[in-house]
Amino acid sequence: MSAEEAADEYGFVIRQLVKTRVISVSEISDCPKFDLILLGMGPDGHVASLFPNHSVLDEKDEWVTFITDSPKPPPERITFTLPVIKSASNVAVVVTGSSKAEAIHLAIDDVGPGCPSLPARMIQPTTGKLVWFLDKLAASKLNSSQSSE
Ligand SMILES: O=C(O)[C@H](O)[C@@H](O)[C@H](O)[C@H](O)COP(=O)(O)O
Repeated sequence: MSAEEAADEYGFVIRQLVKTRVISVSEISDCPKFDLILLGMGPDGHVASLFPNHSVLDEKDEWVTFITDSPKPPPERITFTLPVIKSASNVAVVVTGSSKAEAIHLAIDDVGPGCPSLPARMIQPTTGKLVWFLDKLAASKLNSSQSSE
């Protein structure tokens, strides 16, 4: 099965679950409104299979989409799109290790207009809640002590 077929199939399943009201719908975005989306983050700041500077970040119509040119193997992947992640009631991101510290700084700190396109920075839920779970190394480049242990 190709990545495109897999994304179509998964998108169909999600639509069925929305139709049968197993998953509710966001009144704002018309996207499925998951209770919780749990994410990791790569050292490049990617979340799900939403990679920095990739056109997949602009996908506004589909709930599930695919890429065939991931910079990190495997090249073919399916992913929830940004509007779906932003529509969740809760988004939790679990990040550990020093290799992620710079991306965490760029994703969370007030870094000015320099890095707004980092995927990990773009997942702020529209009405829901975003919680970062970081270990000390991942949090080591944060500007201020806005974290709780
Ligand atoms: O896209 C991938 O290929 C990765 O599997 C990736 O998305 C992973 O979730 C993060 O890199 C965080 O992974 P860790 O939390 O295990 O470091």
